[in-house]
Amino acid sequence: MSTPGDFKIHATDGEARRATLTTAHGDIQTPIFMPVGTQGTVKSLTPLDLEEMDAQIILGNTYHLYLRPGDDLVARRGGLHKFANWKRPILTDSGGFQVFSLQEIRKLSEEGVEFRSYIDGSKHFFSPEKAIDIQKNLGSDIMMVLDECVGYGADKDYTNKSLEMTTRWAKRCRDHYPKGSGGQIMFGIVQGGFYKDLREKSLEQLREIDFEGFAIGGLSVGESTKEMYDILHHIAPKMPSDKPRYLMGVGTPLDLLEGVSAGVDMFDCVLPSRNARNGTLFTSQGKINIKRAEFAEDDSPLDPECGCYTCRNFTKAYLRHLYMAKELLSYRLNTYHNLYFYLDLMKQIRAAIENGTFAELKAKYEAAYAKG
Ligand SMILES: COC(=O)c1ccc(CCNc2nc3cc4nc(N)[nH]c(=O)c4cc3[nH]2)cc1
Ligand SMILES: [Zn+2]
Repeated sequence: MSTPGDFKIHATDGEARRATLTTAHGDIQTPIFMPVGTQGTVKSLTPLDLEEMDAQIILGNTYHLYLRPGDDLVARRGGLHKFANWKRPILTDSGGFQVFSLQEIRKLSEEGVEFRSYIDGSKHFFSPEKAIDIQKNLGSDIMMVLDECVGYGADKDYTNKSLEMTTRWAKRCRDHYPKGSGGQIMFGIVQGGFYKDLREKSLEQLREIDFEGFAIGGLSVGESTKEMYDILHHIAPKMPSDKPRYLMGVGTPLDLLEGVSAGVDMFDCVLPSRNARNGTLFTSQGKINIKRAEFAEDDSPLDPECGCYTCRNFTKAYLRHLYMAKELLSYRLNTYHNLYFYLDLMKQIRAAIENGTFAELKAKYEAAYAKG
């Protein structure tokens, strides 16, 4: 009988790992990409769409669901799985990043963070314990600790003080929901900004706490790709090798390949779903923007190598028309394709690690996406 948090590595190819993570709502095959469902829905898609494209886990946001409809309301409806009719695993982010990135007005103290609702301006307060209570109410399979994600360019002294508070908060989160006290597992979040010694310090402090997994936070905050990869390759291989490593908020197709090559197992990003809504579509030949006039009478599929519903049934000309007409179906068909593309890329990555051809796969996509 496997237990939530069990993490079994089946194969490696360099630092890349092919593993299985057990959760209370089923096993997850890693490396994995998690479609973002901020308000309990992956915008414009149904759970059936997501199951069809083999999405194994989706991400929800504590901050948004607490403010609306309320984590207590969701709990009374049986939890987020029942409420949204999503039977597979859910990971919830703790709200730390959302408060810091979405709010101007907020007050940060040792106790937690005070902020105002983006919906009605009412005042709210998240302590580490409160952030965990909300995720308990939502019933997510993987809970994230409340942390401070320092902004790009934060100085070393502030970054150091912040990571030490984030460690104290992480301890409070774990003490508030001890390991094994329920089916939900908890990940710590490594901070430390763009200072390699502070990244190591954050990791050393967090590995003392018994988390089922560890995330890399504080990246994808406006830094250059080079700066992100530099920190990524420095810290990921140092993270506990017997536990899942989750890179938060990342990224492009090339970022996913780079992250896997550094030993990362889990990713989430709004990029594929948000870009779909503005017409930027990912294909095996690189990125295209469907609104370009060149596609107006192009009867070819979006991506000849893609097996998704959109590519099998519609032409670029029709997809461009839907986009220009601001038709709702544009959101749905574009999002379906972009997420299918991301999930299929992860499927190819898992297979490549199993048969030792990961480097070749990475080179193929680097060539196709070289023009950025
Ligand atoms: C079209 O694409 C877009 O609009 C778009 C927007 C934002 C991101 C970046 C998202 N980056 C990011 N998400 C993050 C979420 C995080 N959560 C916690 N708890 N702690 C962190 O330290 C943290 C860092 C992140 N960095 C990427 C893409
Ligand atoms: Zn497609």
